[in-house]
Amino acid sequence: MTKSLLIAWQTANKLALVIGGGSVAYSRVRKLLDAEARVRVVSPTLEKELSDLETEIEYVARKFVDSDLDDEISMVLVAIDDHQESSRIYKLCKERGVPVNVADVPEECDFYFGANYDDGPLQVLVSTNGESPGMASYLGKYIASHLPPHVRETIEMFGEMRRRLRSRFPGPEHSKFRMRLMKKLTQEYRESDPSTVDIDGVLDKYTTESLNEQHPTRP
Ligand SMILES: C[C@@]1(CC(=O)O)c2cc3[nH]c(cc4nc(cc5[nH]c(cc(n2)[C@H]1CCC(=O)O)[C@@](C)(CC(=O)O)[C@@H]5CCC(=O)O)C(CC(=O)O)=C4CCC(=O)O)c(CCC(=O)O)c3CC(=O)O
Ligand SMILES: NC(=O)C1=CN([C@@H]2O[C@H](COP(=O)(O)OP(=O)(O)OC[C@H]3O[C@@H](n4cnc5c(N)ncnc54)[C@H](O)[C@@H]3O)[C@@H](O)[C@H]2O)C=CC1
Repeated sequence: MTKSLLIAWQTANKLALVIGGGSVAYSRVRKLLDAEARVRVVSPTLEKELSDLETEIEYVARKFVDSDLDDEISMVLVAIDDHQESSRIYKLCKERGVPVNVADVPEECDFYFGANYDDGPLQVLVSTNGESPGMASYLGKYIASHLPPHVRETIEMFGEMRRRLRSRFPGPEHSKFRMRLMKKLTQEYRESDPSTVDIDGVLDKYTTESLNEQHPTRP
């Protein structure tokens, strides 16, 4: 088992090529659309759930051909029931330096999918790095049911607080101050009910306190 680097890949408006039209392809397409990617599906057949998404994807109704890799493609996801062809596509992607995931061959994946939980800006991914996808699925649900209350609203509240702080103290010269303050405020309010937090009131109080700490007035 080799570890992965877990990073949050920004796929909005980037073109992803999905090869295959079965249930595995469908689960890939759903995740890609959620991440606002442009999705092109190449497959002679589409299962029902995927054909229901036809208005949201570009569908090419045939088998994969090598020239499908000619466009500027940010990633290729292979989900077909033909192992030899999967491996051949994998090698083509490697020649062209395109990141690729081959659903049925872990050794031929530049990246793995994981079990995801999403709630607004919060995204959780669980990976067992190919060891037990079934356990990844179970743990994703387990973690989702053990998150703190109103976590989404709390994250959104801090997002708003950061934006307002930034508009009060814009520019890189205030970066250290903003970071110090947000660190303190996150610790202070992360377990509060976000609907009771008056963002501007909090900023008024803490910015005054912090500025006084920085430049203490003489007695
Ligand atoms: C390597 C990887 C490559 C990749 O797909 O990126 C891969 C490979 C393979 N999976 C297989 C089987 C199953 N996959 C699932 C489910 C999921 N598989 C996912 C990811 C991954 N699967 C990557 C590693 C992720 C990791 O380890 O953390 C999830 C997490 C995400 C997703 O697919 O989007 C999604 C759950 C999503 C959710 O529920 O939230 C289930 C359970 C189920 O269907 O309920 C089973 C049956 C139970 C079992 O085997 O555990 C087989 C066939 C093995 C055989 O032939 O016996 C292979 C090929 C092989 O291993 O050779
Ligand atoms: N990573 C994972 O989590 C899992 C991976 N798998 C593997 O993923 C693969 C796909 O699984 P399913 O979606 O259930 O398969 P499926 O058999 O339902 O669908 C295969 C699809 O690929 C299309 N196809 C076949 N050859 C093609 C080609 N040359 N070019 C374009 N499209 C082609 C078919 O028309 C069909 O739409 C299988 O190899 C399976 O072993 C299966 C379960 C879980």
